[in-house]
Amino acid sequence: MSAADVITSRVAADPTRADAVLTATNVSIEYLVDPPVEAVKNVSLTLHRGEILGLAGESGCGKSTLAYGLNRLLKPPAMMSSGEVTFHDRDGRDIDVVSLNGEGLRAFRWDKVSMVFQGAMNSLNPVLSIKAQLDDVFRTHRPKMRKAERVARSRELLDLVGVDPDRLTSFPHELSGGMRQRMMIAMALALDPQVMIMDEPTTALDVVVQRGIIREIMRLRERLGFAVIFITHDLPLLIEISDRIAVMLRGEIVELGTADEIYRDAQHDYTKRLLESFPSLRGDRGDFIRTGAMPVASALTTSTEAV
Ligand SMILES: Nc1ncnc2c1ncn2[C@@H]1O[C@H](COP(=O)(O)OP(=O)(O)OP(=O)(O)O)[C@@H](O)[C@H]1O
Repeated sequence: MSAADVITSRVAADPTRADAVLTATNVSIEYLVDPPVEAVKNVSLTLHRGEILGLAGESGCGKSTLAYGLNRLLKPPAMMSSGEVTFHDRDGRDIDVVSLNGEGLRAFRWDKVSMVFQGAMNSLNPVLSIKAQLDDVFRTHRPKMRKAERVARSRELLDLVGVDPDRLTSFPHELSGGMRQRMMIAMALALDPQVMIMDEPTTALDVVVQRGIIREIMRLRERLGFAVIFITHDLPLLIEISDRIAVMLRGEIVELGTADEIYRDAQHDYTKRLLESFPSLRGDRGDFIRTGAMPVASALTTSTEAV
């Protein structure tokens, strides 16, 4: 990616210029256990088209619960006790996510907003080939697609995520952890979603593989224009890749700003403490992933097939 591309992408993702794709207003989520846990408290945020919004905060602060709530994936005992979530479709329609059910909800998930979660690579079906699993997504959501189109699109998706399309006929156990996670990203991309929620998508992988995959996600975002909510406790990574970062503490968003604001001028004490807890936070953000300036170890992963 050239420096010009980086500048263009930052302008495109500038929240003051871009339209909203997902808006959450006063969302509260509880776990109805004894005593009840208020996991998300009165959270409001707007995700803009094409932007990467990082969600940071220590373990247990409510990041995953919020993400599941935004995509209507909460299961009992979790319950959204109040709030609104609106998806602003690219065709101009607003979808009230909270009131979706049945067919409407099924069509919304994966199609409009898809999710890649921690350890997702282990949720591939072990007895089906990658081809069969991708085919399943298309047959369910795009019933009019012909077989040849489904295969062509599946090959294209593998290529997009940096995996040799000939791997389509592989079974999950024949693939490395990194490749399986790339397959999950391919599946999440299959229906051309406008938002991808990524909950610790690379945490289970080693650092070099993580870097390769994150860079791939950044490239895909540039190319396909989806917005990302990227959840991780890895604040240095978020500073590098995000347009804006929301910091969560005990279920609340306590600070929200551009990555530069968070890095250079954090306001909330908790954000400052979080920054201080990463001694590795040095130098200009974005050197590595945004500009493609790669340390030698990471460069190795792009010279061969994805690991
Ligand atoms: N099934 C459950 N029943 C009761 N409480 C739960 C349940 N799942 C999560 N919680 C509680 O909700 C709060 C938020 O949890 P959540 O998993 O959303 O946090 P998180 O920030 O994503 O943490 P992590 O980074 O460890 O995944 C925590 O206090 C957690 O203990």
